Amino acid sequence: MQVSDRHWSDAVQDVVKAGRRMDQRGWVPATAGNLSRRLADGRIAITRSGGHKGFLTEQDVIEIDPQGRPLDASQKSSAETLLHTQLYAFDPAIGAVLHGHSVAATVLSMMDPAPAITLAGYELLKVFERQSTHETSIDVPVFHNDQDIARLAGVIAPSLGGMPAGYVIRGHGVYVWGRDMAMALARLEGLEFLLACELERRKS
Ligand SMILES: CSC[C@@H](O)[C@@H](O)C(=O)COP(=O)(O)O
Ligand SMILES: [Zn+2]
Repeated sequence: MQVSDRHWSDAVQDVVKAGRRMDQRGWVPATAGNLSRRLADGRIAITRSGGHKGFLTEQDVIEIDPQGRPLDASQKSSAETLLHTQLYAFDPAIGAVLHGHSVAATVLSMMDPAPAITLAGYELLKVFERQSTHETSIDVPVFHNDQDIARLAGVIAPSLGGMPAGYVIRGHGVYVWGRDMAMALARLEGLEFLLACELERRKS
């Protein structure tokens, strides 16, 4: 990054602010979660591995290439970098990717062994692309957790085309994306709200 690179600084600020927002909502406990933003020129700003995502500084956001290699080899990007670069490679329109560990995503995905969480009848489904009514349903795929991220990415890959609301990793958290950070945050907020509703509904 060049010192006076405004586009880079804007991307870093997007990541720092989104981390704070996710922390305020309780979605990035301890050192959980990771966030990234792709610039128009293709550079990717992503969180450094470890550290609290609610207290990010500019130095905690580092540059990687589309293959996920840090520009500065001495820096370690998120352990789940590949899940971000996989999405960017899949769809050139994606400009931001968010990953959080909410209670709702964690508990719901462990309560039910089904390969997807079905969200139906909710007004807020309209936050997702191509949804114009509550009279619909969306399947949020649930993938088994795996510490081998390359293997996990391989399992996720065939489903990438059909996930309007993102996906859940069982007992772990959600991945959500959007054309920019505002859109990714709106979708994350929508999905988390619906997962929380679904958890309440299934408990009662
Ligand atoms: C606190 S354990 C969470 C990690 O294993 C991982 O899932 C995570 O979300 C954060 O990893 P990170 O390498 O900081 O991006
Ligand atoms: Zn995680």
